[in-house]
Amino acid sequence: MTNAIAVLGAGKIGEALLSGLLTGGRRVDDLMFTERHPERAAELTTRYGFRAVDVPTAARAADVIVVAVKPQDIEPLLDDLAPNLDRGTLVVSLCAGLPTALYERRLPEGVPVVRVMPNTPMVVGEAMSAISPGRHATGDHLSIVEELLSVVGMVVRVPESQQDAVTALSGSGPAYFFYLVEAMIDAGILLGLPRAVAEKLIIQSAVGAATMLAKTGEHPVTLREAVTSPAGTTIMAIRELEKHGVRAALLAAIEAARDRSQELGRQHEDG
Ligand SMILES: NC(=O)C1=CN([C@@H]2O[C@H](COP(=O)(O)OP(=O)(O)OC[C@H]3O[C@@H](n4cnc5c(N)ncnc54)[C@H](OP(=O)(O)O)[C@@H]3O)[C@@H](O)[C@H]2O)C=CC1
Ligand SMILES: O=C(O)[C@@H]1CCC=N1
Repeated sequence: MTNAIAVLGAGKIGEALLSGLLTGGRRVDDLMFTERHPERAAELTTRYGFRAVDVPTAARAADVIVVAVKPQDIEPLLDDLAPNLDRGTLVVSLCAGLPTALYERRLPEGVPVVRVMPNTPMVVGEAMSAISPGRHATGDHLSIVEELLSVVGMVVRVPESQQDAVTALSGSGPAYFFYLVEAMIDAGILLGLPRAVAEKLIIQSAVGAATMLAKTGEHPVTLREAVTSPAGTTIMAIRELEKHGVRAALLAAIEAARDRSQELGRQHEDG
């Protein structure tokens, strides 16, 4: 088991990872982070006991460095990290779009890099994370990352060439489900239900549907057909969804997210 882990940029995803590792049995003394704002650092130290450090300390003390800043903030962070990093330290990037080649160009020769696309259900131990090795990452490095992330959800290995698509599907995916739930609650309001009732009905329906998908092994089409009675209510709703192009909208939306992930990577091609 790796010992010390440092998260550079403890925002939403960084905090979710650190708190999940703590819950999963990691020693608090082995978990550290860097943050831009002292108030945010103090908040995390008070809430969990994690140690706030600077980049040189993180680079010296950690076996695994997890980069969790926004892709737009990567350049100054790599400037700080490069002169301090030991070539044996494993670097794990959670950043959308950023290729392992960017890290390999900017960090000491031979540093192993693993690219990960997680998602926010990490907060409740239900993340979906996809991991890909960079040029110097071995099977052992992938196993280390798998072990780390399996504490906060499921992990799959994918070739790095698929990471932009993964980002569009599961990285952003929770947002699409939240959007759908939000719209369905609005529909309840339109039909005159109290908001609290509409919320309860839709959230439990979402939990039930997700659990059926995860546990029955049935295809989503089979599950949907089981709800759709001849000349019943559901088919009337499905006709409207098709008429309004919801399926085509999802295809276009996810393609746009994939394109944006590729673009974020290209923005750092010369870095
Ligand atoms: N949110 C999500 O659903 C997912 C996000 N990701 C990826 O994870 C990464 C983080 O996303 P998210 O957690 O949402 O973003 P956040 O903005 O919540 O977290 C990033 C944090 O890093 C801080 N920061 C920025 N630069 C530095 C620096 N040089 N040193 C220390 N801290 C710094 C930011 O401070 P400040 O507030 O000042 O900006 C912020 O607190 C992104 O690259 C994103 O693509 C991946 C999968 C899902
Ligand atoms: O919207 C984003 O860019 C990040 C990456 C995946 C989910 N959130």
